Amino acid sequence: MSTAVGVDGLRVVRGGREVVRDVTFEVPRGSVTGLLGPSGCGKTTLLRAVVGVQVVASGRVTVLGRAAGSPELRDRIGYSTQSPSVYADLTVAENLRYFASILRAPRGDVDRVLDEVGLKGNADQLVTTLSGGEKGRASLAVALLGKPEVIVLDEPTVGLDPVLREDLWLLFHRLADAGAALLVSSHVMDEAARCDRLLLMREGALLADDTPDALRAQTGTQDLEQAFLALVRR
Ligand SMILES: Nc1ncnc2c1ncn2[C@@H]1O[C@H](COP(=O)(O)OP(=O)(O)OP(=O)(O)O)[C@@H](O)[C@H]1O
Repeated sequence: MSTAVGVDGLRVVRGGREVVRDVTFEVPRGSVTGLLGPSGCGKTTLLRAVVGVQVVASGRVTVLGRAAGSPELRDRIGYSTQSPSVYADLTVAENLRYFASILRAPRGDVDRVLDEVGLKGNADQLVTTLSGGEKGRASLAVALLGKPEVIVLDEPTVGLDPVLREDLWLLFHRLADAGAALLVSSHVMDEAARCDRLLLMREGALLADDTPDALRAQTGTQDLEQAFLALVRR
């Protein structure tokens, strides 16, 4: 499997504090890599560095062979932030048509992504009237426009019911099966088992970078939450 994202010796300082500490990992194409860790451990900061919107103190981040943030990557990488980034005074479809034109995505893409995130029935609804979970999915739909090769999702399943969460994880794996590299953050350990690979983070550093099975075997536990705790105790 070839590498889509390479992070090497990354350090980020925010508010005078080192919040990402010498982090090195790779994200392969065609798979879902989960970034798991407690609130405030640095997940969002790390994702921001991958999409190239974070000032870094040192280290290197490469996406599809180019430095993170290179203009050529703009329509090859999809990023959904933790707080919805869609216009409240436009409908869902208007938002998507607007972003599709910026990304030069094909027209049919709007219907495709609406279907993928399960918002077909809300296409003509103003974003301001959507529920929190629906807003999040509208934001996710924007990130999927134009079939990006690298998809970075910051806590995409927060606030969703179990059925929708299941649907989204199935979608993530379909996108990976079609060749995309997905990097998905979550602080809910029960989502860890759904990932092909896991990056476990704590206090700015990576505790582990492995498959769920390997982590269970390595820590002698069946439960990934227990595996995480075992790694912390070491
Ligand atoms: N603009 C900022 N200025 C100073 N410190 C910041 C800034 N943004 C984030 N931090 C700090 O950096 C650390 C990492 O934050 P980050 O948002 O990356 O964590 P996270 O793991 O994504 O958390 P959560 O799961 O709660 O979203 C936190 O301690 C946070 O307080």
